[in-house]
Amino acid sequence: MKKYMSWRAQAGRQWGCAARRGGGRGARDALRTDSAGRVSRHSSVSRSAPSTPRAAMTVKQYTREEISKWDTKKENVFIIDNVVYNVTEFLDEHPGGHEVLVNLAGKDASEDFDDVGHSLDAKELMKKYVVGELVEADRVQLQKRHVAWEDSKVEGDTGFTSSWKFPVLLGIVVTVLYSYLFG
Ligand code: HEM
Repeated sequence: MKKYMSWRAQAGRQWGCAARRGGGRGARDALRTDSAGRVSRHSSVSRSAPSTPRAAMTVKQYTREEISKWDTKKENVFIIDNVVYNVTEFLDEHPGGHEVLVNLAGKDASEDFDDVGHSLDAKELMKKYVVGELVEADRVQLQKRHVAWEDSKVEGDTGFTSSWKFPVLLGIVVTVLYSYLFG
């Protein structure tokens, strides 16, 4: 089903520092996904100084196969939108319950996660549990719906009704009609 997505991809959605669980530089780092679902970490310090080359750290990459073979009895790892999460320490705190997460261990939980309609707070919280991303070959394209909409919009822009000629012509017709009727 849907990818809201947005989330994030084209809007330059940012992820908090999570690969280094529990802190590190916290809010000063962000994991970012681009439209292809690639994740990179950028420092907010370099963001404020655009002339300085960004120090993008490499995020650990996993294959879908690795995730599916993970020892889920020890650790609860799953994928949401090409990003890999380890929620082992979150199981008992999850407001939606422990079981729903356990059942998704080793799987791609993107649709299940979206279907619940998690809040922005939940999406903020999940950054804490990021441990990596999928290798490029295993990623899915995010925001398909959005891209399709943009494509059709571009096509529409080349049409007569969306060009400047349409309102101008309409104005002329209305003016002529008005002066013919009331002039
Ligand atoms: C790192 C991943 C996740 C985080 C941080 C997270 C966090 C949360 C939070 C904070 C809530 C409370 C409601 C809200 O704020 O939206 C919630 C509710 C819930 N979550 Fe998750 N969640 C995660 C993954 C998942 C996944 C993969 C599923 C799979 C279906 C799921 C199912 C649910 C359900 C069923 C609820 C209860 C919704 C309700 O009572 O209306 N969650 N989650």
